[in-house]
Amino acid sequence: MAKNSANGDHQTTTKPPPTPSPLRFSKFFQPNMRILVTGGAGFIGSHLVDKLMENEKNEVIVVDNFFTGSKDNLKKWIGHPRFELRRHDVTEPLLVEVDKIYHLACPASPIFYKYNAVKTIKTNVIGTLNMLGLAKRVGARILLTSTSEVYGDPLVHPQPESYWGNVNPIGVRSCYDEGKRVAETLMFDYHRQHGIEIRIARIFNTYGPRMNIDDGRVVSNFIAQSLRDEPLTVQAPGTQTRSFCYVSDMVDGLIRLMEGDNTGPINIGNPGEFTMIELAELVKEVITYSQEAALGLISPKVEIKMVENTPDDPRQRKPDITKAKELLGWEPKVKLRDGLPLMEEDFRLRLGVSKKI
Ligand SMILES: NC(=O)c1ccc[n+]([C@@H]2O[C@H](COP(=O)([O-])OP(=O)(O)OC[C@H]3O[C@@H](n4cnc5c(N)ncnc54)[C@H](O)[C@@H]3O)[C@@H](O)[C@H]2O)c1
Ligand SMILES: O=C(O)[C@H]1O[C@H](OP(=O)(O)OP(=O)(O)OC[C@H]2O[C@@H](n3ccc(=O)[nH]c3=O)[C@H](O)[C@@H]2O)[C@H](O)[C@@H](O)[C@@H]1O
Repeated sequence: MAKNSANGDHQTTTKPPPTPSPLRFSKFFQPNMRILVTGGAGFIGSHLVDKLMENEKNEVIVVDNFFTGSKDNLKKWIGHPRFELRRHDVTEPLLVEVDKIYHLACPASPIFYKYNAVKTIKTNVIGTLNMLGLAKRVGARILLTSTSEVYGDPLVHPQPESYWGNVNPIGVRSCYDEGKRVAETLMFDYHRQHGIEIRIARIFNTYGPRMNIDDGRVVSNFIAQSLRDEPLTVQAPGTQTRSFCYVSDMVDGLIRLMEGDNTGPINIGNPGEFTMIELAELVKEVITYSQEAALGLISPKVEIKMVENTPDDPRQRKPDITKAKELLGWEPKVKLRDGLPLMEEDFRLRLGVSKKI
């Protein structure tokens, strides 16, 4: 079992950072903070945009190719003078003048990232190279949303940032987990070689309103199935574990990381660990049946159905968040039991399932 050395000693820069735009130092013109969010039409990205837009000094530019994201997630900002939305694929170069870059663009659900594996790895490698090139040209700070999947099927539990992982380089998930590992490498190479200010968040399973209904991830699947009175599909063996973080906690952690002094990588996730069977039981308990089922007009089938799993599914996952606590003063506030019902209203509206009585 390999617990490898900490990665702090890789952080020495050899060059000073590029100079930020001259506008930053102008005596006559005080520009807003211009913030680019790639993948900002997606689940986490759109919640991040909502939070950034609360600050009147922020101008937010979203670029997204709408592969898994949607304009609907940003509809309240379209037309706002401090907001701009562009259809753009990060595998193509981008020329914009910005001060900070939150680089989220990448399909995140296994169903979607495996759908076009070559495109997923291009997004992770070429997309991250393009965003680093942009950061270098304009002197912007850049934050990458990496993933707990860089730890693969971990042999160390819980996972600290110093663990180098146990990843299959040729499996069906590799386009995503190896892609993110290369993206992290590129971030550190640009940091050391060009003095770019980088931040890396290793995000653990995040859930909340606006997840795609047919996204395929476990929390959205179980809630949608429950509201449709369908069986909850637990993939065998069901004893595999995950640790689920509510999206508002995640956004808070990402902003603290961007605004703080540490490059990371830093785990951001909720250490509460659940088996998939426990998650299904909890969803059954806290999500109410449809009105029809509650009235006894149809019989609810919210039972647990064991189905086949997919290859290389990690057996256990739980973040060690010591670094996030110490360096960012961050820890999650929302417990899974409290977070699940917060998705219910949003899923009911989008599924057209009547309200609970
Ligand atoms: N949600 C999680 O549990 C989780 C966990 C770990 C890491 N992450 C990371 O966080 C980020 C956001 O995840 P999410 O859950 O919001 O997923 P999401 O699929 O909802 O959002 C991803 C967004 O990126 C866009 N996108 C994909 N490829 C693109 C490309 N080539 N060019 C431009 N836009 C592109 C999509 O259209 C979408 O709007 C991703 O980088 C993901 O890897 C998420
Ligand atoms: O947090 C992370 O780092 C990564 O976690 C997830 O990947 P995964 O944990 O496999 O997410 P799910 O697809 O939600 O699966 C979680 C578990 O639920 C199980 N599952 C999934 C769907 C379902 O209907 N039933 C079910 O039991 C899967 O077998 C798996 O064990 C995300 O999808 C990635 O984007 C993210 O990078």
